[in-house]
Amino acid sequence: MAAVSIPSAEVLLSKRVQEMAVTGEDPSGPYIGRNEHDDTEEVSPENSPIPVVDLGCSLPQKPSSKETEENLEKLKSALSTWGCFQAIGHGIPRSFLDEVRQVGREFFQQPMEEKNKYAKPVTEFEGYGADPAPEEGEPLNWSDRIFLELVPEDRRNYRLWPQNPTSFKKTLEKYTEEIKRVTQIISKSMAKSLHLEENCFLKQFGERARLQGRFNYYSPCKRPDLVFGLKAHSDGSGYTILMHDEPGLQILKDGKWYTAPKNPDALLVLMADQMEIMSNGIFRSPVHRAVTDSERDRISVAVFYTPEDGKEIGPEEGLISEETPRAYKTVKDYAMFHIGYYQKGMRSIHAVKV
Ligand SMILES: O=C(O)CCC(=O)C(=O)O
Ligand SMILES: [Fe+2]
Repeated sequence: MAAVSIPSAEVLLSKRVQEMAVTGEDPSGPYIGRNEHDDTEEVSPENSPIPVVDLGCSLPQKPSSKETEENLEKLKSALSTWGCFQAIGHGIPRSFLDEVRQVGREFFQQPMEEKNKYAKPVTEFEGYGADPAPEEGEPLNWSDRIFLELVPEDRRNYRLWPQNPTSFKKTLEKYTEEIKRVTQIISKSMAKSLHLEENCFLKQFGERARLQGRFNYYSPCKRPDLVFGLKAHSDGSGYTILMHDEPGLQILKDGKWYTAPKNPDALLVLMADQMEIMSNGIFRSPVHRAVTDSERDRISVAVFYTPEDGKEIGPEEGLISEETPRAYKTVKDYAMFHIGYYQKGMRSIHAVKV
């Protein structure tokens, strides 16, 4: 009897998960990444204790007050325990966040023929499709995504930016401006929360710091117990600003997976490995993953904020002392290094510890 051959990851990745979901295919082969024996506790979004921090208290024009001090303390505590927080008071109206989520949804709702105008080769990163094939044995994600360079503007590849929906380009350009403004507030607030000079992180990120956008589309899956929408990882950026329209993101803390709530007004700010390095390990880069649902689809929009290419970054000098010695080496182009480890299902942060 001929053996049943499982298509290779490359073959599978040339087809979109959304197509498989529409035709009612069960996940198979390399998509099976979840183990039914994994009984790590999952905490539902209704009980989510992910801290909420009001960035409005840290706006540049606001004079320092007791309220600001308390808020900075809250920020530091959130980042050193959870490695993330739900940001409110960021100044982006909910109606505009809805618009960004909506153009993302409308893009994925279009026929394959339209979306494929922005398709990338399997091995590339930028464009519409799936991430490049991981190392053998690593699961594939039950999701499709479109990944686009946003800042510096001269890195934008507009040929890969959807022309439909027609408002996609304008909406994403405006969202990029808003996120750029928010990264200034967050980077300064984080520095102040550690009693450092407020521009120190911005200086490390550099003048040509990067913003990259990733719209993730999670199709429903008949067997959510067998797949991950996005397998467990930490991000290789400095930090990531994320929003979504349904629960599905889970953050690992103290051995439990906490599901982030829907919170349509909030931006979820997740520390990534390079902020863990710059903060000398005070801030945590949390492991997170996305799970799927048997009925519901989901959109998430992640913007990765990353130090400029070729720039050395490392722990802030002001955080190094005899009691708190340097914990990480100086690194350069860490995000690239991180991808290699991600493809093997490993964390790269351990490789840069002193
Ligand atoms: O969909 C999500 O909520 C998670 C996305 C994510 O972790 C990523 O794009 O790196
Ligand atoms: Fe992530």
